[in-house]
Amino acid sequence: MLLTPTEEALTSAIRARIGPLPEKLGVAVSGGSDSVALMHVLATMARAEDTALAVATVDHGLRPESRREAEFVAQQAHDLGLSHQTLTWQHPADSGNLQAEARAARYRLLGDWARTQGLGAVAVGHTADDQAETFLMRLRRASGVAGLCGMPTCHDRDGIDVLRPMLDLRRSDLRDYLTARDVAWIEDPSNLDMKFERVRIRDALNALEPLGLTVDALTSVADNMRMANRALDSATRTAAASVGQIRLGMVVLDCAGFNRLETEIARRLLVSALLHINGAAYPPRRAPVLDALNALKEGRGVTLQGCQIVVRGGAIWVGREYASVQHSACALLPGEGGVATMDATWDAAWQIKAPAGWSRRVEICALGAEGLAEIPDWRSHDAPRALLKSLPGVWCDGQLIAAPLLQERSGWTIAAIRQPETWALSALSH
Ligand SMILES: Nc1ncnc2c1ncn2[C@@H]1O[C@H](COP(=O)(O)OP(=O)(O)OP(=O)(O)O)[C@@H](O)[C@H]1O
Repeated sequence: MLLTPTEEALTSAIRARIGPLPEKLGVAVSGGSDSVALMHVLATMARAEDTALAVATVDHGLRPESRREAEFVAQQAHDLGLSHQTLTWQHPADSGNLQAEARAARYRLLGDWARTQGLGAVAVGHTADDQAETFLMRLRRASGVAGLCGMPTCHDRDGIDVLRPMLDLRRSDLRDYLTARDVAWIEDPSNLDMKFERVRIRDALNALEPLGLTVDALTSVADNMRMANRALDSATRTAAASVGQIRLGMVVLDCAGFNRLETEIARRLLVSALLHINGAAYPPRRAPVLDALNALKEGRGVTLQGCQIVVRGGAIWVGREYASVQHSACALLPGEGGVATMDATWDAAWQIKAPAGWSRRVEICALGAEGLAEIPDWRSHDAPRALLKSLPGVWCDGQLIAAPLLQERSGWTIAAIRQPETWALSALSH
């Protein structure tokens, strides 16, 4: 046991994790012992700190008792003088991953609720036991350092802070606390259903405790991992600043510097480049990223998580994947930073700014060496005109527009502005 189950002990463990309560706080209460205990302790703390505390229960509608359970929580919240709302989920037909979908829907509903109520954060009732179980589940999936950190105390989920104030507390302590106060809770039958991984892991954890693989031991490893993860994150940021830059909506990594990085830092840097470009919520798995690193070292391009990564002109270019434009000499990029797939060198770039009414910047980038040779005078101010004529087309807002047509339509005059490394074409309308 980490603490004795007095309210003071629980309060100080919570305060040590999250500090003072925000002005308006939500608490997600399923009716299980952990979140019921959290609601009771937070109610006392909120009174002392003048915090407005609101309670929500998500009715997933997956078990016949779920409505009654939400009413049970509502009654307890009412007795504590707290507002309560039941959020219902219209669940889809079972896709085989209903548990994961229910969890995602729960956070979405809680986020929407928090936003409409103007809450600064939503607290959930995860305990040290949950943390140890999560650690073992990630261990089973051979996770890396980031995965073995377990759940953070605070993280942003769709713009709402999710707080886990009870990660230092044991489930048994919380149950003792509730029992001592004669407060009831609901035993969810699915917490005993061995078809769920978490339940099997919980069972295994009970068997491991006598061998010294205790909740305390596992959560301290997770804490150590969190420290190591922070150090790796910081090293990755330093590496990004020294070998990376954003150019033409793409992430560009200097090959020489990138190849000198430790594999784990290079992996993290590539993952953060991918996430920057594709905006995905989750990183790709380790194995394909490590394969991509090997390919890039050999100068081969790869496609990963909707991004195209190419090695050109001593740099690794990470951009969105677009259908290839069939032209031997040039590559066209939409404003958001796509990479065309033809063979091109990436040491020259042109930009066209769209006139009013065009929602995005159009960019044309990277004439291949052969292409440049085809336009004899490409460094002169006339070259852009010749270039535009030679292009097969320009992408804008997902539409391929033939270059001559583009000129005709807009009546642009093209002015070339020389920059140290790139050429920019400003399309001056009319
Ligand atoms: N249906 C729900 N409605 C509101 N909050 C929920 C719901 N299910 C889970 N939560 C929140 O997420 C936390 C962790 O979820 P988990 O599934 O581990 O909890 P539980 O076993 O249902 O209940 P508890 O953690 O309260 O004992 C809960 O402590 C609670 O704060």
